[in-house]
Amino acid sequence: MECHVTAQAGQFTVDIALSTAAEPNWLGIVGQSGAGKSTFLQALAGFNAAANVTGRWHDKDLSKLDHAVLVSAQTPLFPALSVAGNLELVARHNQQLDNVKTIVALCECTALMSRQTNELSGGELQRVKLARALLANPALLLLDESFSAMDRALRFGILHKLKAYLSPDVKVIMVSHDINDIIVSCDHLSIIESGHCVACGPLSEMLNPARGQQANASLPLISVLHGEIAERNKGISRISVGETSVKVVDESAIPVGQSVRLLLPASEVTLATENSTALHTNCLQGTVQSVVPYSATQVAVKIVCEGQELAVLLDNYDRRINALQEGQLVWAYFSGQLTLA
Ligand SMILES: Nc1ncnc2c1ncn2[C@@H]1O[C@H](COP(=O)(O)OP(=O)(O)OP(=O)(O)O)[C@@H](O)[C@H]1O
Repeated sequence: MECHVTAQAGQFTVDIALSTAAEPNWLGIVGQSGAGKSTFLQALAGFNAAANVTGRWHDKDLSKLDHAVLVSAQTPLFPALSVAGNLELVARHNQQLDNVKTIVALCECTALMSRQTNELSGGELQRVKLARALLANPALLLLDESFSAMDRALRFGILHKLKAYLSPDVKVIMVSHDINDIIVSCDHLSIIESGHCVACGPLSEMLNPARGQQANASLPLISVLHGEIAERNKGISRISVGETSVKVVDESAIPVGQSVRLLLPASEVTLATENSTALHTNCLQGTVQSVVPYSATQVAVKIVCEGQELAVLLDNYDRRINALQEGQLVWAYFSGQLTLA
């Protein structure tokens, strides 16, 4: 994928060049407030006539894309129409009437159809806007903080269904201040600073502790473990990860037996060099793969557990750091209050 956008928002200039070796399906964008993320999406959506957009994504010429659909606070619904009226208008225009029921259910809008748009809560409004965008049959779906007003269970539930629903031909760019949204959905990640892209690549590489020295304040170090929901009981799920399993608080509606991703912030994992009966709920045995400086005060230890990479942050003064060697057996402890998606 290659993409270059230049645009002006008042005195602010955006000059964002993104390039990835592999073709992303879902590209996440993070950056501090005022970095130019919305200006970038608005240019891609064709909202800024003076912007210049060039590039390609798979077989799509981004400069000629007439089916880029933006979901943001700046894309209002028709206030004179009900939710149903708004959705049917777009569905009819795009020959999508047959898909209304499915998309309304996907976006959890079934109970909202008869409501007036000025009666909706922030999260309800976001769900209706997402439904409207899907009914516009987008080739490029641009999500600008489109889930920010929804609670975690709802947003991860909808994201999960959305990923299953969209055909691989539909490309998605998601801007979010919540890194969890991006980690559960995106395969690539870009960091925007002061109107420029400062880093872009596969999510796994961007979250790798080896790139910690260039880490951006908006990008914490988080590992993603892949597993499967083995059982759920009273809001606690047992997730099998390779030969072992961990227990987590589970607010999701993801069915038992399905593959899931478990997000582990490195700062919440404790490392032990001996097996102990710690108070933490979960323990994974692994081997040290690398120990790299992460920040002025922290070192990142990358370990491999059940064939998967897991990062742990240790403070510089931790005396265990000098004793850690590649291949050494270690135990990673963490609580069950983790994000599941
Ligand atoms: N219509 C406008 N007129 C003047 N300046 C603007 C306009 N729109 C945006 N800006 C400025 O351009 C800069 C980038 O804004 P933008 O909305 O793209 O940032 P952002 O990264 O999306 O921020 P946030 O995370 O807060 O939504 C900001 O300094 C903003 O004040």
